[in-house]
Amino acid sequence: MDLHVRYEGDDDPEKCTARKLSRFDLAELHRSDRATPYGVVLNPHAERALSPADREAAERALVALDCSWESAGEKQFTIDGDHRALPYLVAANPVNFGRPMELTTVEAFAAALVILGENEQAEQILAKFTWGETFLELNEEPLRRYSECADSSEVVAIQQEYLDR
Ligand SMILES: C[S@@+](CC[C@H](N)C(=O)[O-])C[C@H]1O[C@@H](n2cnc3c(N)ncnc32)[C@H](O)[C@@H]1O
Repeated sequence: MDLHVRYEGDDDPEKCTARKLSRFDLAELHRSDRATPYGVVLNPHAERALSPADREAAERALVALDCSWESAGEKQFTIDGDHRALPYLVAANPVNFGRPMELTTVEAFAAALVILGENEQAEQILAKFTWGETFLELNEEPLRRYSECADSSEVVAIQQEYLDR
């Protein structure tokens, strides 16, 4: 699956996971919305949760917006595409370890890839980060269950179980 990043460039370039993926040719960076291909956009503010039903659309492109969390408000997500939020998962990166929902770009891509059935590619991109494997370990059960859902409403029902715990 082709990974594309609308790259804002307002975060620490040394820690930016999207830049690292691009250095290894694992994702392509785009400096404007117009240059970013149409596809499934990973957007934490989206109304609909990502599910295996989005696979066909994501085959065109899987897109993330790499910017700082301070500037990642709803209005920032102006990219054209099918916007989807990831369901409940926890971060493994050192900045937000253990916190739900605020994932780095590589974690968001990896989660989406597992939900869409592309486990090998998820492992491949996470392998570039020392904490990458931990992300899959921490989220093994929810990711497996989300990937077995038929659609977004099933994903949301499973997410509710984790939120109620
Ligand atoms: C705000 S940026 C921060 C990136 C960070 N600077 C880095 O180096 O990875 C993270 C991006 O990953 C995606 N993302 C993260 N958490 C998400 C979630 N819960 N649902 C959907 N997309 C998410 C979004 O595209 C979001 O803009």
